Amino acid sequence: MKIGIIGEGAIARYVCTSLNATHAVLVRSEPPVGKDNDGLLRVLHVNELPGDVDVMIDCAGHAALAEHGPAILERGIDLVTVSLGALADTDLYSRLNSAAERGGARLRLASGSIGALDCLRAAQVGGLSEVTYTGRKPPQSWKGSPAEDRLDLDTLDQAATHFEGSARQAATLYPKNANVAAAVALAGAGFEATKVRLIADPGIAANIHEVKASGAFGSFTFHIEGRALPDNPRSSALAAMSVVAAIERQQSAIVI
Ligand SMILES: NC(=O)C1=CN([C@@H]2O[C@H](COP(=O)(O)OP(=O)(O)OC[C@H]3O[C@@H](n4cnc5c(N)ncnc54)[C@H](OP(=O)(O)O)[C@@H]3O)[C@@H](O)[C@H]2O)C=CC1
Ligand SMILES: O=C([O-])CC(=O)C(=O)O
Repeated sequence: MKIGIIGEGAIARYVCTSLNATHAVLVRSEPPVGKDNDGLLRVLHVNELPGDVDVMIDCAGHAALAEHGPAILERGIDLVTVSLGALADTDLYSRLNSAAERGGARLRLASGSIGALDCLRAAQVGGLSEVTYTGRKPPQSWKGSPAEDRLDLDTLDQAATHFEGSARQAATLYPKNANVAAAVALAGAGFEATKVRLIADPGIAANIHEVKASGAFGSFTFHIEGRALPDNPRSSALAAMSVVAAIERQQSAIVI
């Protein structure tokens, strides 16, 4: 399988190393001299990707998915993304959907830093009455987000909530931190009905995600303490692992 990847950040580097099969990289600026001698083809536009790329992986965030996603799908290339929060934008959602239909390709949403999406998706068939997602990270992991306007992240000495609202609001306001809220919404009760709470907590070292759901199926609680990637405290290592798993799934005859 010939794999292309968007971005060269923390998740992309983990994925490239694990798959050891990257063919081309879609970057947003020319690489500095000396960084382009590793055998990888780097291109700036989708139309420069080689014709034999089977699948593209987006590990570059909302703007990159919006910029390149429709053209990739329209070219008939499947796309795996971790930028699920970008789908809170209804216009982008429908552009991606129609590009995939026109190109005969699929947009595959990696499970990212969260789990229990299979359970939510199945429970949604019978009807969900309540879904809440709570994201708790150390203060430094909220740097660069609206949490900075509400809290003094450098001196915080106890856990503090900096956002409460819908999954659509969370995914839009926190593009680098609330993709998991979008994942929960897309698998379950939708962007409006999924309630989200985001907390900065100086007492923890992990990225902690919790989902509580109830409905016709019964109820469940999912709790994960995710280790961050060494290169980016905002992003859990599981997000990168989930991309590798999505590619492995794409290659399997028996799929789970
Ligand atoms: N679903 C989930 O559970 C999770 C999703 N995420 C999402 O994944 C994204 C990436 O995470 P991470 O790897 O840790 O972030 P990093 O900041 O380490 O890397 C982001 C990379 O994307 C590149 N990039 C940004 N915009 C574009 C663009 N328009 N075209 C091409 N490349 C672009 C950056 O390039 P440059 O070097 O030029 O800046 C950089 O290489 C996050 O922003 C977040 O949205 C993250 C964690 C969990
Ligand atoms: O990696 C995480 O822990 C969650 C995250 O950043 C996101 O959902 O965007």
